[in-house]
Amino acid sequence: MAGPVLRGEDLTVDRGGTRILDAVSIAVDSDVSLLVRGASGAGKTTLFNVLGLLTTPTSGSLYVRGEDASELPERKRAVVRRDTIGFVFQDFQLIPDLSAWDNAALPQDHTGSRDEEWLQELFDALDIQDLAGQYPATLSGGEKQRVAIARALANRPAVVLADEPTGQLDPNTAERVLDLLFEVQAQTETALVLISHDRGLAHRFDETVLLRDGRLVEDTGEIDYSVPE
Ligand SMILES: Nc1ncnc2c1ncn2[C@@H]1O[C@H](COP(=O)(O)OP(=O)(O)OP(=O)(O)O)[C@@H](O)[C@H]1O
Repeated sequence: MAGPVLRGEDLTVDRGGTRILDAVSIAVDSDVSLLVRGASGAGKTTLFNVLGLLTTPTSGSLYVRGEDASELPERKRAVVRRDTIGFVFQDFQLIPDLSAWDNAALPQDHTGSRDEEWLQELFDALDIQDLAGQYPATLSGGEKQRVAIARALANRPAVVLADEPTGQLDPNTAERVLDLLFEVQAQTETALVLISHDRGLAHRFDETVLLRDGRLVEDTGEIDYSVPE
């Protein structure tokens, strides 16, 4: 694919008189894995919401596969979101009364047709094939996040946005979930943008950027400004 899947230009978000995101320009190329790291309060979730078309920036432009999505009405934004972006959240956000399979199929249901073969491939790749019929309450955190990753990839998005996807998992489970996320990302040739405060993840990504006080600054990897958890 020519050009970046997502490109933000001077993305700025003001809330309650405070500048939360300050002229952030960022490009996400197809197939690339990008870590956006930053301390608590740096604006990571705000940037995630803007890149995911969940929040409209106060100013600046967002291009999705070269098309300006900044001014689209909500209905059209929802379609671009559904067809282009897969989401993974720290708290999984699975629907309790749907099975793992039906949770993962939700984005497909929104398009009106299911691709069960693709879902099966994802469940196999994520090693959750035996959990398809189970409900979220019966799954461990790592299992829930793998179902959420399957859901994120259900519509073969151009990019997966993940906000602290391992934040609720113990270190071993977190490592396994990340391994699987990278594996399916490579298999499906999807760009991945992962947002985290965790400096230790940087070596796993093609690119890393650092968000500090709402601004993107050069990530030398050396400055330890992060707030201990
Ligand atoms: N609606 C709002 N009104 C006022 N301030 C806000 C609003 N939303 C976010 N903020 C502030 O903007 C800053 C950035 O918030 P954001 O949630 O993007 O940070 P973050 O880097 O994701 O932090 P964390 O890692 O703690 O989740 C924070 O100081 C937050 O309190």
